[in-house]
Amino acid sequence: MSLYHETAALLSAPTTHGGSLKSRVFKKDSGLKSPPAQVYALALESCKWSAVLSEVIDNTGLLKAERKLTPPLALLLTHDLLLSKSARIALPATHGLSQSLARHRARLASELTRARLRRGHPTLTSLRAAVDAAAAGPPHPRWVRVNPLRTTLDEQLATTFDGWDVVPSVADVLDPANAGKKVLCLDGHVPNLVALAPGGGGEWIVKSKAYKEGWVVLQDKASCFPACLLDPRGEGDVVDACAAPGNKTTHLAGILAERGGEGSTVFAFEKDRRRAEVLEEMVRKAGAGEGTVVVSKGVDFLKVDPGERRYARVGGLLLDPSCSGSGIVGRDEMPELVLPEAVGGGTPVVAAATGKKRKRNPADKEEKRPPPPPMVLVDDDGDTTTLTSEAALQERIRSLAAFQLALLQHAMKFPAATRITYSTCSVYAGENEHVVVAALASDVARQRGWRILKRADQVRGMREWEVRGDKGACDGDEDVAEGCIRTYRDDGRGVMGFFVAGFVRNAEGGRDEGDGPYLRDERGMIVRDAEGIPTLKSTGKKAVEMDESEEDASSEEGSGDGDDWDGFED
Ligand SMILES: C[S@@+](CC[C@H](N)C(=O)[O-])C[C@H]1O[C@@H](n2cnc3c(N)ncnc32)[C@H](O)[C@@H]1O
Repeated sequence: MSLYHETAALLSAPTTHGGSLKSRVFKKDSGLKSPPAQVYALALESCKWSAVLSEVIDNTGLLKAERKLTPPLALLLTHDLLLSKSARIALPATHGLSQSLARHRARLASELTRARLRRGHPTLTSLRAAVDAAAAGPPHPRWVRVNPLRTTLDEQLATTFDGWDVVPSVADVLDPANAGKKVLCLDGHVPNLVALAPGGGGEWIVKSKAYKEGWVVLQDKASCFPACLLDPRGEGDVVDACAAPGNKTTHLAGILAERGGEGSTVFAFEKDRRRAEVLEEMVRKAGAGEGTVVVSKGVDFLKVDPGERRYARVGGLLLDPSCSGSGIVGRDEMPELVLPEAVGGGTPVVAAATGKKRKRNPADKEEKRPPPPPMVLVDDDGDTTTLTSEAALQERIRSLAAFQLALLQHAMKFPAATRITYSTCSVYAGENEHVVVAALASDVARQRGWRILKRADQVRGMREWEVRGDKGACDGDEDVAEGCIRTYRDDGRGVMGFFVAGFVRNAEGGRDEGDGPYLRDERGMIVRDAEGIPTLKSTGKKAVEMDESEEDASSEEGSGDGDDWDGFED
């Protein structure tokens, strides 16, 4: 079968089976004879152009004249003839398909010109840009986290981003006038985070030395929230329970390094051995030196004994478990496809990439039905689950939520823990607020005094993020809903769909009494003099001047039942 027949078959397959276009093409048993990369590029580009090309094909009457062509085949061949770099069909000129199109070349080209002018584009380049922009969806900045284990924000602004325009907000970064330009803004919620304009600069960073050397990490803003909310201050050890590929592990290690938490260890668990190798590589690249991050490869966090001696200093746990991945940007299943009309007339209709020939006929009841819900769930581990009904989707969410709740309850058992964050990149309340509410009501939470980390007690950036949890999904509890942080993709804030909530116990609000004897600035960093000597909270003087009795008193602050993580001060 030719490249065109194989690609046409792919676009004609039902959308409810097989996952995204990428997974359909690149899966091991795809059965493709043509190079998968070529099939993928042809399918994707043809889908992007399908609305324009269907109009062109219909107006030339190509399908009426060439009865052997099907609508998907006509679309793919016309794409290559008019829009590919070589402006030719990748078949010998004597091939039947080539000849079918060659007979109509002049007419197709002039119909493309008409379609372009109808859309108000003076050149094909301008139409291309519009088609690409429409396919990409609302613009999304490239988020770049500067890695304090390797460098500083100031250093990166002076080197990697030297000469870039610094604009005040994400809205400015996303301004179409800035697309492709070297424009950035410093984030106001997450320290060391920078948003780059999509296109040019955002693409360039992927190939930059800064990225290759681990000076910067490419991480969506929302995905930075859990480590920020956990807000480790170097008083004890930290667990990342579901760590691969390691964005949050390295973020935690970076925060600790900045705050003088050299004595703290990040215990990173990853159940999947293959993913754990990626985690190890990321940790190495980020410069989280040996001893700072301890990776437990192929270890199920649920099987880790919280009572084990080496976890006695664990004060905080970050839980970012597997979820439905429904909030991730760019996870759409199949691109939208508009097919030309099959012989028999009518106008093109919009469909998912089913490749089915459908007419816009008022009598056709199917036309009036809403499109089916996406039934292929690609979770954030990259696993695909095909769902055949809404009930199957609900069942999948229930099963993920049961695992997520078990993980949270397990984390609550660590003896010295006073702080936990729970996050997902799911948009479903079933994996988010409902899990939080169930965890708070659990026996372990009640016995050990776990509460929601209230908004007022959150670190400044997280407190100031205005999008909060759904009160209805929190059984009407305002404190819990306000404690939950949500992000939505495509709401203009330039982030993916995400959810995070924090849990604390002991001191009301958790931190004031629990962060050790030293004075800290608003970023949680210990205030030190020029010689690096910390300042005492109790006296406002240098720590070296502290006498024994003061030291004892301050290390007991807020220690309540002895489970707090103070006393582990560096
Ligand atoms: C959402 S991803 C974590 C992403 C990661 N936190 C980051 O920011 O790079 C979830 C990970 O948890 C792992 N996982 C799932 N269940 C686990 C368990 N019981 N114990 C440890 N790891 C688990 C999965 O293999 C997957 O790599």
